[in-house]
Amino acid sequence: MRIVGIEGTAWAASAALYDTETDEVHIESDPYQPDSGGLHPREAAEHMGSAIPSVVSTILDRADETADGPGLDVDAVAFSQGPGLGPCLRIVGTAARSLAGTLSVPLVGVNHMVAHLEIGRHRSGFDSPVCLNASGANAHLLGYHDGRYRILGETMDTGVGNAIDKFTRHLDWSHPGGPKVEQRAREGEYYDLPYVVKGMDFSFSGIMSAAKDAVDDGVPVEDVCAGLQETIFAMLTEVAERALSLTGTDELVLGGGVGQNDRLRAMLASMCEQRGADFHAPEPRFLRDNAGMIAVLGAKMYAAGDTVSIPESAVDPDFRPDEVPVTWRGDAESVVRDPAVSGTIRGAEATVTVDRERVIKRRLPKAYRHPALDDRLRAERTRAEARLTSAARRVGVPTPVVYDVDPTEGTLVFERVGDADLAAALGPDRCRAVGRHLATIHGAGFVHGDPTTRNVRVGDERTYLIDFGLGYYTDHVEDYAMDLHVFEQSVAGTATDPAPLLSAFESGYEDVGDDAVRARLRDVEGRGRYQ
Ligand SMILES: C[C@@H](O)[C@H](NC(=O)OP(=O)(O)OC[C@H]1O[C@@H](n2cnc3c(N)ncnc32)[C@H](O)[C@@H]1O)C(=O)O
Ligand SMILES: Nc1ncnc2c1ncn2[C@@H]1O[C@H](COP(=O)(O)OP(=O)(O)OP(=O)(O)O)[C@@H](O)[C@H]1O
Ligand SMILES: [Fe+2]
Repeated sequence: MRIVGIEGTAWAASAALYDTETDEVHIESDPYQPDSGGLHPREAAEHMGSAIPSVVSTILDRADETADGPGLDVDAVAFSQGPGLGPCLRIVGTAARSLAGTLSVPLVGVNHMVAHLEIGRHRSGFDSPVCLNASGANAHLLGYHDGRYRILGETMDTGVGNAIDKFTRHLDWSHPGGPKVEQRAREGEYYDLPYVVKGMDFSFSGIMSAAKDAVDDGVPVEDVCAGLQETIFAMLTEVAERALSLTGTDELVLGGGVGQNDRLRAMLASMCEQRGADFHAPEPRFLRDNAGMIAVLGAKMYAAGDTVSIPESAVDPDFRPDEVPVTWRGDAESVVRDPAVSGTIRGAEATVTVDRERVIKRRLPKAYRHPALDDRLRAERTRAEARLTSAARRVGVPTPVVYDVDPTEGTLVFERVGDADLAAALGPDRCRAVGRHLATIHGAGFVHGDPTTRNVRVGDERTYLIDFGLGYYTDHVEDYAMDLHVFEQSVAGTATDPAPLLSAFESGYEDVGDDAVRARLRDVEGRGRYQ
């Protein structure tokens, strides 16, 4: 089978020919390079208008030269249906419809973000990996479960590449900024910047303002670049590890243009090596926006009969990857695995040794993190965990007794609680209890910071909260809402029928907590993330 792919969501006017027999992907791209500033949607669309026809024509010549028999020997035309810049998408959509019409072949509408992840799965041969998409306009973790890609974690503000590009615009560097920051960082010394991870979500706005301020205050720009990369990529690596730990899988793939960064790839490889997981990063030509990934996913969709009629083929600038019905994978496949049960549990952050009555938790150094950042995070989190585990007990939320704490070594000793993680024993009553517990600690002025189903222990009559290492005192409704969001995302990402669990959880929160928090939660969920 041979598929033509067309990509043009933002900057890359690209066409490709994919042959399923040989697995060969031929890509022809023409990038749009703004004269100054960032991407201008109108200029980008003008670029697409002239560049798409020419890259498509080059690919059709190639199809002609390599055709088996008469005609172009093309079975379908796949195109990026979204997300992306509306004016660009519309040009690509029109080009794809007209090409499919001319060739009299079906049209396949591909979600660009799912293509970024499927190319990694395809090239690696992994079954059901977690995928970290690190692109310009996005940054999220995806895992397949029950017919859809679930978002396990994502940026709460801008995409990772856009965050870096905004920093370089402040320095008047030309677009794109990512490669320039990578180069300057090589000459710099690590500089401390804010680190923001909430469960498997993260945000870049605080770190970006701090980085700009640092440059304005005279900190050498190469040091800020080094600090920026160390911090942002450590955050992405940490959330990727959290997703591996939550799902129990041991396969990670990388997607997106920022994935071309050597330091990010090295950190992810090191994290996976340290925890015994397999890691795959596709070649750079498949990481940055390209039509090859559109053609490869297009072929899988076409083989599954997943084509679109012309009236259904409208583009969608906000097309989320979790909206895509995944027709090309089996319903029984899943990213969720049963975690190995043994005396020592490897969480995302720590190694936990459980005996009959006690649990010893060790935050061992992470080889992927800069030592200064690693020391700081391990000590801060160990201290916060001891303090907030006890503070929660004092306000009546079941938590383990803290027997001992050593922040320098990153070690804690706890009472052993519960018989299972909530992840392995989900039920509405337990979710309701978690809702009440979170409302109670919020009432006491602090957040948990990472309330996933793996950080709740259940057993006898009680539901315990554990792992307060990311918690902190705050009176912001937004921070409380994020706790709810993290819990709901961990349920929605792994449960087959999340709706009754989520409504029980929210009704538990409502029993004790403030209504403004649930209202803000809706706001957090509805926020457009593609900036
Ligand atoms: C929706 C779609 O249009 C969008 N595409 C996109 O963002 O292009 P992509 O090729 O995946 O990523 C471009 C980003 O990748 C960054 N980038 C490129 N090389 C880099 C490097 N060596 N280090 C860090 N960032 C790099 C650029 O600075 C830019 O922000 C997306 O996938 O989110
Ligand atoms: N006090 C405890 N009693 C019983 N089991 C525990 C206790 N503390 C931890 N565990 C077990 O160890 C696992 C990992 O612990 P914890 O969540 O504290 O580590 P972590 O590395 O921070 O994990 P993650 O970051 O992935 O949530 C828990 O999911 C739970 O199964
Ligand atoms: Fe992209």
